[in-house]
Amino acid sequence: MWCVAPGKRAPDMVGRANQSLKRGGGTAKSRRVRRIGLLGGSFNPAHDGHRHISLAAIRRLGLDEVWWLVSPQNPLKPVEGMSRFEARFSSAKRVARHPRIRVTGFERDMGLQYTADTLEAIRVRHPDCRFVWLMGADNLGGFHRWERWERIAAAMPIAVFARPGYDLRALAGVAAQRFKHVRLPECRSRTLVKQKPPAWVFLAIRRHPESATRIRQVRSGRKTG
Ligand SMILES: Nc1ncnc2c1ncn2[C@@H]1O[C@H](COP(=O)(O)OP(=O)(O)OP(=O)(O)O)[C@@H](O)[C@H]1O
Ligand SMILES: O=C(O)c1ccc[n+]([C@@H]2O[C@H](COP(=O)([O-])O)[C@@H](O)[C@H]2O)c1
Repeated sequence: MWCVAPGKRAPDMVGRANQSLKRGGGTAKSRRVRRIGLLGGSFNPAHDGHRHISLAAIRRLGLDEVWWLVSPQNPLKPVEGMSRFEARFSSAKRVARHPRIRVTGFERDMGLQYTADTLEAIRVRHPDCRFVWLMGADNLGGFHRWERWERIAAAMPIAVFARPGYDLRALAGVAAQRFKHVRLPECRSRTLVKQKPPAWVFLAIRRHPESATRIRQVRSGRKTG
């Protein structure tokens, strides 16, 4: 598994993927495909809401691991107010604290910014894994503004997590409507990882109120107050 620390260049990813394919001793047939959830985020900073949806994803989707992809810069968010990558990466490492959550700088190390490109690169480098894209309901609401969003939906199944204040609008939004015919009922969420994309599920998990915006507001209030 790659997990590149900030400041270091990514090692030869294909070589690594090949190495991990060789590990374990079993025959290619006997090795089980790993099921991985990908949580892309600004993590400006990371917080317990990220951890909450990651653990829910492991449990509800039957995943082996969740990989946090710390974004160098969300193309739709202003650069102003975005902390340095290293600070956001460190906050993610501090918050993750779980053996099945990995924090990665994949996009920064590969020089990628758009999710469509990231998913393509990850799938090429990890042919031994099945992936699910994870996101909160707020991101589903604006998903149709992402670069090549329909390609993203065609690349891997998507799990959307309930978030206070966003669910109804997201489910009535452009992306949810465009793909309503391939929405799985929640009771089939464990089969999502095996579905041929496009396929998605909305998970009405216990809603977690935390947001990075709130944390930044509290911090800036402390500085000025
Ligand atoms: N409390 C939460 N409940 C559900 N999903 C969440 C929650 N917090 C973050 N997410 C999801 O995690 C991913 C990364 O989120 P991000 O790092 O942007 O945090 P954020 O709290 O949404 O940040 P900001 O307030 O700066 O927009 C996104 O898909 C987002 O929807
Ligand atoms: O590719 C895009 O056009 C795009 C537009 C908006 C957001 N994203 C990705 O969505 C993920 C969540 O972003 P954020 O800032 O809400 O945490 C993160 O991986 C971003 O790179 C991607």
